[in-house]
Amino acid sequence: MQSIDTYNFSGKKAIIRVDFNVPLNEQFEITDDTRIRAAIPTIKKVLDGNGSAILMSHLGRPKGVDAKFSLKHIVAHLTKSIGVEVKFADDCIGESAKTMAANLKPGEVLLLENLRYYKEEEKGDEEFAKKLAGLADLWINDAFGTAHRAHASTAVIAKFFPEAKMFGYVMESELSSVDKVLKDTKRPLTAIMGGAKVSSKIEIIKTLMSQVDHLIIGGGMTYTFVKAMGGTIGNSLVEDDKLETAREILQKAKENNVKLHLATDALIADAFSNDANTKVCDVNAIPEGWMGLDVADATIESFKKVIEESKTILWNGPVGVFEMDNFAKGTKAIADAIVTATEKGAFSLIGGGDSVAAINKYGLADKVSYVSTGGGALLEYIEGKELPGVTAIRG
Ligand SMILES: Nc1ncnc2c1ncn2[C@@H]1O[C@H](COP(=O)(O)OP(=O)(O)O)[C@@H](O)[C@H]1O
Ligand SMILES: O=C(OP(=O)(O)O)[C@H](O)COP(=O)(O)O
Repeated sequence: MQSIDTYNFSGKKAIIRVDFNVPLNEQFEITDDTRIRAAIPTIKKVLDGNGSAILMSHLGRPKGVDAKFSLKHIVAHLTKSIGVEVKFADDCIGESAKTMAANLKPGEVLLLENLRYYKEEEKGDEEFAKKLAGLADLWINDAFGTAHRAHASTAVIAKFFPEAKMFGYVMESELSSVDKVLKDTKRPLTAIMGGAKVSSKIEIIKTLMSQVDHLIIGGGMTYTFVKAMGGTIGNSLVEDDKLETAREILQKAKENNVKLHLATDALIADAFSNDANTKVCDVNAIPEGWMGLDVADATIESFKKVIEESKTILWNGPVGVFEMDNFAKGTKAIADAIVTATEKGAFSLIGGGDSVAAINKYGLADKVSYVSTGGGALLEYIEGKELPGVTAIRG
């Protein structure tokens, strides 16, 4: 296995898979740049070694080419963060990318357009991976947040660099930090799962059931469970094809003696907007035309109690649409409760693009034990699953 510390980058072009899937506001400004800051040491290592860096990432989950998800939105910020002007190729493969990559000189940085503009990326298409590989002399995987995806740029590309592939510093430090944490888990262990990525994360919860003592379900994840139990959820976020998985999790909780804590009340809104009309209602009885966008006071109190009595806490996914001030109370309360538990001696691990954005928004990042750039990736690693992005390098 090659190491970024000892590799000779001089005159070489490194294609680096980073996770620049950062949260943007409606003006396309970056609201949390943790993932960009994390990647800087790897990029600088290549540049300082007289190499050049070709950066590739996804942003969001576009269906084909969509300017909303263009990585051009991050170029100015990235230029400032690295201290070197970042060139931008408006395609990740094709003639423009090829020419720009070929002309790249030592010390220069090129950012490629969103990999997910091509469906081949998520399919792990070999031809697509080969085209990306053709731009460079070596491959560095530094996208911990995306290491659980077996995509063209995160895993398949490895086969084109049998002798020239390595982890970047984000991957190295995330893996070793989490390994350390896992060695000695103090109980009770509580996982808090919220957010909006119901379909991918509900499968993760299923596996977590054999590891945790308490499982708190909040955020957009709530309503698939509520509906599975026969409640009425109005227009709340739901994944109807995961109702059976939710029922299986409820059953597993009973079998494994996991205490499952679901929201009991919700702050509901008549539109997905900070200006919407709002009211509090029972989580099982949300009227048609209304949607749950935050947890309400009774739920906050019960979640707080569980968190503050935990010895290890794992949090992924905000419990409300915290980006809108009127639906941020629950997420702020969870963050505060985690800080209180940490001050009492608990070990707290927070991961995921938006969860980290939330903890930073409240200025609490240095009051928790560990902040990870990965959400789903972190959870899958903790569960003991092989991450394709790790296997691609380590074999
Ligand atoms: N009740 C809800 N309805 C819709 N979206 C929600 C709800 N609660 C939280 N969210 C959204 O979930 C998103 C984060 O989800 P996710 O990507 O799974 O988390 P992370 O990035 O931390 O891994 C946030 O943008 C937040 O607005
Ligand atoms: O933001 C990410 O994951 P996260 O929401 O689990 O933190 C990664 O960039 C992976 O994105 P994906 O879940 O669309 O593959």
